[in-house]
Amino acid sequence: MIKINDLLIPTLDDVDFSSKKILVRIDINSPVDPKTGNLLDDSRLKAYNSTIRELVEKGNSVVLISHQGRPGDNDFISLEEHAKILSKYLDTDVEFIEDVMGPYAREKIQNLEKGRVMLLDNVRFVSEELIEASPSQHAKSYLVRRLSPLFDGYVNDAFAASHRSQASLVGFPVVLKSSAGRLMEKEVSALAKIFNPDDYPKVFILGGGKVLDSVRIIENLVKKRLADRILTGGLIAELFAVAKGLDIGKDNIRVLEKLGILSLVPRARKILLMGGPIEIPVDFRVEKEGKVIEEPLNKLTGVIKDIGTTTTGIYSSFIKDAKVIVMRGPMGIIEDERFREGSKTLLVDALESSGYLIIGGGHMISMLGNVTVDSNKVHISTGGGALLLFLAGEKLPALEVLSTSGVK
Ligand SMILES: Nc1ncnc2c1ncn2[C@@H]1O[C@H](COP(=O)(O)OP(=O)(O)O)[C@@H](O)[C@H]1O
Ligand SMILES: O=C(OP(=O)(O)O)[C@H](O)COP(=O)(O)O
Repeated sequence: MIKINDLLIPTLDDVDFSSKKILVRIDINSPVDPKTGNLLDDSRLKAYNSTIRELVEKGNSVVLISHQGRPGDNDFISLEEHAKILSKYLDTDVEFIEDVMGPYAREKIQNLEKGRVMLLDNVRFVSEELIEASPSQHAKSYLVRRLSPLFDGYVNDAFAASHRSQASLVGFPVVLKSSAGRLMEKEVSALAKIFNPDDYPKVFILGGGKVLDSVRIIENLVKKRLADRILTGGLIAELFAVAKGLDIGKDNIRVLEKLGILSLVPRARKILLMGGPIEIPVDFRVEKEGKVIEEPLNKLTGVIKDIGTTTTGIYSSFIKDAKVIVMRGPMGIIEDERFREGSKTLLVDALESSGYLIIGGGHMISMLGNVTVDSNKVHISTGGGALLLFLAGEKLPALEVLSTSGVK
């Protein structure tokens, strides 16, 4: 068992999963190249080897389930390519099933032999998966009712999605003997150890496009006074610039409006009024009439795509003095080579600083590439939003339900 705050979470040491059929929730949600639809990074796909290999070596048949992207986004794709990459890293065939809970998938699961591994298709193809609901409600979902009778147990290794109270993450432990996987165990144990709320100064570098998640994270950090500075980039920076009453230009306002982000301005304003230590960029890298230029805030005429060089210089000075640096979400649209500079510069500064770096998020860890890091100074988490909410002391639904699943 692992004890996290007041939770006791069963691990693979606490359940007898051998010669059984096990459903394993992983999070292989990865950055996708909008032009080709191919995965831009496979860091998350190599993270589950130890859990899958351990289950296979114990003679289990292993069925993997994961999501990719969100409906309507260009990274909302099938998991066929993911299965090929998993096969490469596991050095065993991971059979891709182009179904999630239909008769074809159920038949393939029933006939899966001992020691074999298969990957179901994107679980977010099932509408129920996108509903945030309680474990008991999700236990009654078609997904859980159709799949759980085919399994002897459930393992949740998807730390990066553990902040989502969605069917594949919280429904199965209600009805199946369950445990955390080895990655989940490693992530929560390591983070609980390395993150000391008393370390000072703690600098958070928050970017990316998941603005609602980030506002929730920042509200927690500010309420608990866990951050000494919060350096913003990506769409989060644009939200706080608007919240400060600054003019980001009509094109950028239109982008925020289209994404429904303007509705978050009152919450961002409240964070500022609470004295949130929010820093926003003073300049941006923008695209205008097909050209890439830099423009100062309040004189923006182009579409924001990255933070500017003056901003990276200012942010770097804060990073240099930090004892702990937490990075999640890129500063710019890193899928486009032209807008990676801001994230790259801050990442190098953070790696070279004397502070301890915790970096997470599907897109942000893709910026690391093959850089070797000093594990005494850097913790690379597979989680992004989940990482930050965990550090901010928030309850993660998928962890909570594991602690109550008991060892059936
Ligand atoms: N200024 C921006 N405008 C629009 N999208 C942005 C901007 N900056 C970053 N993004 C987008 O943010 C996304 C990554 O955000 P997010 O998923 O929150 O990060 P992570 O995966 O690291 O947790 C990328 O797809 C990137 O294109
Ligand atoms: O990529 C993820 O989170 P992240 O963007 O915070 O890294 C997780 O897979 C959760 O994905 P979601 O934010 O679409 O639920």
